[in-house]
Amino acid sequence: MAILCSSFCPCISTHLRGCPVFSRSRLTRFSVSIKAFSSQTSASTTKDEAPARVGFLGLGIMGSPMAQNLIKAGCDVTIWNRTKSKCDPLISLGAKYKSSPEEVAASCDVTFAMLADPQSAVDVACGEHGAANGMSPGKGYVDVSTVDGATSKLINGHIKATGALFLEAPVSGSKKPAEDGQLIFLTAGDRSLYDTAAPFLDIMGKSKFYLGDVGNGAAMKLVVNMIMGSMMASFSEGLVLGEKVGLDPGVLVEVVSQGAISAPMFSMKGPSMVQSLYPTAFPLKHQQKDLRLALGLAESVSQPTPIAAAANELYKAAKSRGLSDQDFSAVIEALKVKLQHQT
Ligand SMILES: NC(=O)C1=CN([C@@H]2O[C@H](COP(=O)(O)OP(=O)(O)OC[C@H]3O[C@@H](n4cnc5c(N)ncnc54)[C@H](OP(=O)(O)O)[C@@H]3O)[C@@H](O)[C@H]2O)C=CC1
Ligand SMILES: O=CCCC(=O)O
Repeated sequence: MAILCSSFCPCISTHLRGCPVFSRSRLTRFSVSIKAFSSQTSASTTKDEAPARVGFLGLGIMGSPMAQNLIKAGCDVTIWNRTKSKCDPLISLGAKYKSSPEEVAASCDVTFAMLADPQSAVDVACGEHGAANGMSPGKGYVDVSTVDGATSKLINGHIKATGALFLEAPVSGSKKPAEDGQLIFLTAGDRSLYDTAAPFLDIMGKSKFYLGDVGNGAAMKLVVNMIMGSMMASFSEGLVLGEKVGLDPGVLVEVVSQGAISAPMFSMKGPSMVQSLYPTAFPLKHQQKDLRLALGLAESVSQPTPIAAAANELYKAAKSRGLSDQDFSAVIEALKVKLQHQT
């Protein structure tokens, strides 16, 4: 598996109005390297080179700030979202709007998609008026949604059949890193599209990994989120048990944050969890989706994952308690309910 990590390039981060470093003629020449991009300056852009046109489909918690960062960097951005009203703030910032994924893809050089789950990613890419209908040779489709490898390969097939290029690029990092342009991209697919899309990934993220064939990015993302979901379930158990035996949960969070098991996630989410507050950054329904997909991945290679399987049951219980749209840290509520039944 080929792995490449390229960290944030200050040259690329220079947010120049009109994005002169990302010219359309360069985008359609899919052999451009990261080095070539990063060494270009606005002075090297000739008059006949129009700015690259970037599409963005799916403007939820993650897609909106990601697209916003592209607009603020001066890119020529065209957007679409199923619920049109979510486009309005970005249109105010200068984005163009098209009424279908197909129209966005037809009018853009590179189109990004940030959809909820496998079904919506397939619908938007391959459905009626989906992006694939607007793709053609010289264009690229970058799916940054979290899906399983089979879904990613299905979308890859539809996009490649048009002569366009495909890259899967799910992200690590949540709402705040998306707002701050600090995401981590886990990419796989057409290497030349990776090179072409790199300047845009560098606007939205702090690092990027190229992992080889389509499916490897999805697998990396699912393994990472499987670990995360289990960690949050375990942390929740500790908080609930600690409180039940009379420990101050605030002190417990502090002790955890100073020791070997400290993690930014515990320090960031712990204080609000102690107050039973779950402001949504990563919706619980998406964490359960990722555990479900990770368990499918494990099943496909007969790998036992008993801890993730137990965690998944807890997230399912939380969903059935109406917590789907709360932050995934609300999984702790499923444990509180269980304890009440036991006493
Ligand atoms: N939130 C987070 O911290 C992170 C999330 N992710 C992943 O990124 C993806 C997006 O997450 P997030 O932004 O949080 O999710 P949201 O639920 O906020 O947004 C989901 C997006 O998908 C769209 N959508 C849902 N169903 C359909 C459909 N059937 N057809 C067309 N569009 C649809 C929604 O449109 P509409 O507005 O109309 O509902 C919305 O634009 C998910 O795969 C998630 O797992 C990855 C890293 C972090
Ligand atoms: O998929 C969501 C990941 C959230 C995070 O990495 O903080």
